Amino acid sequence: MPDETVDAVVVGMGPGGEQVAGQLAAAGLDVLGVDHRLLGGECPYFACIPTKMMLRGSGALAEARRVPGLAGTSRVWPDWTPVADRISEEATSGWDDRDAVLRFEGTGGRFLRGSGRITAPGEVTVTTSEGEHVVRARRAIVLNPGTEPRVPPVEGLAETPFWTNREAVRARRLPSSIAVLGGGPVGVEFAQVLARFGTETTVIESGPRLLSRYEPEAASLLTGLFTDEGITVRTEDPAGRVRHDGSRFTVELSSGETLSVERLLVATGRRTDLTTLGVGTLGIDENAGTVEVDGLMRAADGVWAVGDVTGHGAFTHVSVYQARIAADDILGRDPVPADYRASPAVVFTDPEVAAVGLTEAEARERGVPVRTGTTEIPSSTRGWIHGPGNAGLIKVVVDTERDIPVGATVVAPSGGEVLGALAVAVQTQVHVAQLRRMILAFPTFHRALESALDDVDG
Ligand SMILES: Cc1cc2nc3c(=O)[nH]c(=O)nc-3n(C[C@H](O)[C@H](O)[C@H](O)COP(=O)(O)OP(=O)(O)OC[C@H]3O[C@@H](n4cnc5c(N)ncnc54)[C@H](O)[C@@H]3O)c2cc1C
Ligand SMILES: NC(=O)c1ccc[n+]([C@@H]2O[C@H](COP(=O)([O-])OP(=O)(O)OC[C@H]3O[C@@H](n4cnc5c(N)ncnc54)[C@H](O)[C@@H]3O)[C@@H](O)[C@H]2O)c1
Repeated sequence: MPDETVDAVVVGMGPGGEQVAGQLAAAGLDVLGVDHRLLGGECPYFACIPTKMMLRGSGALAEARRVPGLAGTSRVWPDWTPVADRISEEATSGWDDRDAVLRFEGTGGRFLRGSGRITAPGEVTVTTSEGEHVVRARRAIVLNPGTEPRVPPVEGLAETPFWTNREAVRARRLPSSIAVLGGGPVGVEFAQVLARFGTETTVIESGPRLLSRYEPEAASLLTGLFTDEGITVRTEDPAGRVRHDGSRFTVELSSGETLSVERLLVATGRRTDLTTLGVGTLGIDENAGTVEVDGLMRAADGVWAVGDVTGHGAFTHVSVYQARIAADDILGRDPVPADYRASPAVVFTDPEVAAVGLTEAEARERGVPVRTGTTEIPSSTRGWIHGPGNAGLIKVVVDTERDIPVGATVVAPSGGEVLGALAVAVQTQVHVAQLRRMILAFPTFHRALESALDDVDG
């Protein structure tokens, strides 16, 4: 016998879970939201928000260092305290989700702190500090479990006190030196922050380049800038063994070189654990890395899944987008199936690395007849005016048969904002001829798009 019956149970209250649960509750459904950690998930407490506060701080330092030659003289004494204070006080309220719980309850939902597991079709068992609570869902079970940091099987690593993003965002004091394992978005964002605050930083990437999912031109530009800032970037030289002697880490690289650092940050991707969710009960493969969903986020009869676990891009905006579709479907409100053609991604380094749609390589793999156009930001009027800190590029990937952009990358100051126009163009399939006829404000960064489009013919 269940302990209670509700309309919907949401297991995992990350950005997507919170969205779908809030929407269902606001529509009058009896909704139980379940999370064993903090209501809001990774993004507000351990990921997007705190790291962007860090990058705001490191960006301010970089701008202050650019004053000579532009506006006088400057000398900068970095201090981590305001960043750590903003994260603990403004962003996370001391990693306390009381306000988020109240906000959710304000929509009419109820929150239960515990670990949810599907134990039968339409049934979730929640393990709380007080024991097991069995809930039947009349209408929907929504899964939004997110991901955990993936720790690679490097000899000795598991026995050391390494950091993941979860420890790094809580740091009150920065180390004098750090090795960052992994050169994806997490690794490069943290690396730039730490280096700009004075930490001697080495990025160890097992693959051939940083930001492997982005255009190689973007990755190579960022690598050059990192090197100029004093960050050591080691590619294709993974860690073979890690030790900790009580105060320092020793990282032995495959090349035979050894690093001695005060801290080690593991940023080597994310993992899901479907076995603990009990999805096998529904015939879903528990050993798969993702829960497969259709365009309406349906994973099985009466079960929806949203967010990172679906494998459509580990981004808050994707999770929330999917959650809105799932909520519409559950409420019978004519949902429009998901369309990821113009799903954007922004790495918030300085300059920002922003991308939408397909990279050139992805387009070619799909057999799209492709031409590309590229322009350098410093050669645009705005880039030239901007001066120091103007490194960047715009690359567009055009389907020549349909004469539409199918992808674009912007590396620029505020590159994520510049990307907005290109995301609209990719989504709505604006013809290149029409894009060329646009009046782009002078002198903006996005006006450099004209030169990128001119280059498509070149
Ligand atoms: C360092 C870092 C920086 C990032 N920066 C950005 C950024 O700038 N922009 C961006 O768009 N994305 C960013 N991301 C990605 C972003 O954090 C995720 O895509 C986002 O949190 C959405 O995840 P989600 O909705 O799948 O769930 P999550 O946020 O992962 O939340 C899932 C929740 O489910 C809970 N849970 C799991 N299993 C159970 C269970 N069985 N029972 C109960 N509860 C459970 C967890 O405790 C967690 O609270 C970043 C990620 C990292 C690591
Ligand atoms: N600004 C943003 O939107 C933002 C920021 C951070 C993270 N995220 C999201 O979070 C997800 C996770 O990011 P991530 O950077 O942790 O993962 P990732 O999978 O994107 O990158 C991990 C990197 O680590 C490397 N790697 C793997 N094993 C290694 C090893 N043993 N030694 C050295 N390098 C190794 C991989 O080659 C890869 O380049 C991303 O997919 C992204 O969507 C988004």
